[in-house]
Amino acid sequence: MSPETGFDPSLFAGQGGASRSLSQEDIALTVEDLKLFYGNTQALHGVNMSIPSKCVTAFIGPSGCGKSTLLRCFNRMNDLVDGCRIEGAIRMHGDDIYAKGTDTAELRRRVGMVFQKPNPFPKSIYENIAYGLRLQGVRDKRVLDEVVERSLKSVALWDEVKDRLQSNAFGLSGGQQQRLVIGRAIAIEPEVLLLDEPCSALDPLSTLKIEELMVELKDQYTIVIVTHNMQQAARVSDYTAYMYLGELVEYGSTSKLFTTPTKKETEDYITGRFG
Ligand SMILES: Nc1ncnc2c1ncn2[C@@H]1O[C@H](COP(=O)(O)OP(=O)(O)OP(=O)(O)O)[C@@H](O)[C@H]1O
Repeated sequence: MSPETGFDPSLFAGQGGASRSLSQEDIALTVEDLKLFYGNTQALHGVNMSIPSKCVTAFIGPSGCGKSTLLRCFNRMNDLVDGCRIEGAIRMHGDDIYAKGTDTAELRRRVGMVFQKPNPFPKSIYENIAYGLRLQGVRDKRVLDEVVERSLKSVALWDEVKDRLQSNAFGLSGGQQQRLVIGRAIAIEPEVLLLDEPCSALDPLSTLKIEELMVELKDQYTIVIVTHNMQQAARVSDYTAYMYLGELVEYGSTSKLFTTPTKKETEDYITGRFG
């Protein structure tokens, strides 16, 4: 056990340990002095951070601290909120995604998102996965079949549904629906996957499956997850960001943040003394 926080360092054995450093990572997204306003209310106060490629990065912090707001900035979902305004920049491979002329549909293809509550379309399991490709104009049944099978295998759902691909997705359990929705997101081969509390509506077994999935998918995708569950952040993420009142308080390797945090505020939060 870490004397400071009570988190067991062996929990992080598979994540490269405390020595893991952002300076050694390939960076997928860079956040530069990001400020966000909902009308007159400022929700993000000059956030600076780098999101490493092909890692899991977790955002933690008390309710209302801006985790989901920051997550939604990465695919410009906040553009859909009336009165929302942004200052600063987010760069994806050097290009500011908020620059004039950015194709937001293309951005959202490259940066997929999964929400708290599974939201399959009222269509068959097959059509849920094929949906994005059909939108892109793919008609070749062989290609669609291949992508459906590959995506469902990637989310460990193929064996459970291969005999009922034409059944309505609403017939799946909550955990299966969430894996289906993740499969739908990866079918169009995004670079980044944003997960906003993806397990909060799921039972412990389904949660475990999604956590295992994240660890597998990070070989291919950059994953950013918002979670209220600190044990979950500790289990699945390589890097953790602790936020409070719209500020990034501390950010670094998950093992370091959970065993020897630098800031007292972080320690108070992860030891349950606050929040
Ligand atoms: N659409 C919106 N319009 C106005 N204010 C908003 C909107 N969405 C979020 N906020 C405010 O912005 C702040 C940050 O909210 P946000 O949802 O990002 O926090 P969070 O850390 O994700 O919270 P939670 O853990 O409860 O989901 C809060 O004060 C919230 O009330």
